[in-house]
Amino acid sequence: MTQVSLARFLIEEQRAGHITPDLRLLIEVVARACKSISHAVSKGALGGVLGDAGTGNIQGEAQKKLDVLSNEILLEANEWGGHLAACASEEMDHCQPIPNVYPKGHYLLLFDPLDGSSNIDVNISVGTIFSVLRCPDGISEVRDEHFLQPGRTQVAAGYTVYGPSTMLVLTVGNGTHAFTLDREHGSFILTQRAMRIPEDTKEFAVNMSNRRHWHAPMQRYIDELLAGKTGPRGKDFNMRWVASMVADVHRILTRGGIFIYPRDKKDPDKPGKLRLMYEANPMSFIVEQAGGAATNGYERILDLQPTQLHERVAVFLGSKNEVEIATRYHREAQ
Ligand SMILES: O=P(O)(O)OC[C@H]1O[C@](O)(COP(=O)(O)O)[C@@H](O)[C@@H]1O
Ligand SMILES: [Mg+2]
Ligand SMILES: [Mg+2]
Repeated sequence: MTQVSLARFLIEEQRAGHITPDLRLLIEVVARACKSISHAVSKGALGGVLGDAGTGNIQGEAQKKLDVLSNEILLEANEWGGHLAACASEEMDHCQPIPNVYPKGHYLLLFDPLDGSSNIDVNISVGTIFSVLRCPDGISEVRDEHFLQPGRTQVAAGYTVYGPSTMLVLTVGNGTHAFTLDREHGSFILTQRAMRIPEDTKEFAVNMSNRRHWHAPMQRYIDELLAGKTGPRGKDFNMRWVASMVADVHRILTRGGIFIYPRDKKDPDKPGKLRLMYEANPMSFIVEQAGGAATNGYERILDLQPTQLHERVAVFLGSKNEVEIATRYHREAQ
């Protein structure tokens, strides 16, 4: 069987009219940057890349050396691409317009350069998440506000998981597809076309240590899962929590499940931990394209109107029927 590389897959998507030539090039540049990050991650202690950078990001989180390095790799790779107007990153205060490019690019790129970075020092899977929006027409200089578009307007989204193998999972709005990095030849090869998330599941992913801080509908939902066969759900559930969103979502895309990071009372001012623009929107697009669902407990994530670049949001995503039940409990309690 002939192998389909990412390059060939993207050319076919372009021929089918699903993406423009510029978007194809943009995705190829991001994939190339992810290969470099994969290389840096896999060197581990030998590459001198583990540990803290000694700096913090705009969200008050301590940055790891690999957070900073991955951000630089993505910025550098995209800097001279004529297809991009500006980048925004979880690790940067404001968006960064792409310099000296004429005519200005048509797209905006957002990324979480290294997701799950608290796992890097213990050699557990981490990843990169990205999202592509159209740059609004008729603007001379891109500013943060131009990125504030609902997730449903994304033209592409993807993530790379740096695990036992490096995989890129991508959607351009025509299904969700998985590619595995062939390290010897240096190319991503299509290994699963049209991923489908089972509608029902017996597996959930949540940080249980926050249980005492949860609101009532979230407590109710998880208590019922924990009650198993003898409870109202009538079946046993298993729990998995990698604490790298990419790895948890990848498992759900592969065999189903529900991933939850709810709003809680620990930090009542924050509407959740995860970032709408860099984590929730791209992952929701990917999950919906695989037949799953994603809400903030009340509304579809892709319909939320962002108000800030670094906005946080509650996340319930994965197997459709399970997300519906959790969302119903929240709506009923409203
Ligand atoms: O530390 P917790 O509460 O388990 O949170 C884990 C979550 O935080 C994150 O690590 C946040 O992402 P970053 O590493 O990009 O900040 C998610 O990947 C993960 O799902
Ligand atoms: Mg993250
Ligand atoms: Mg990150």
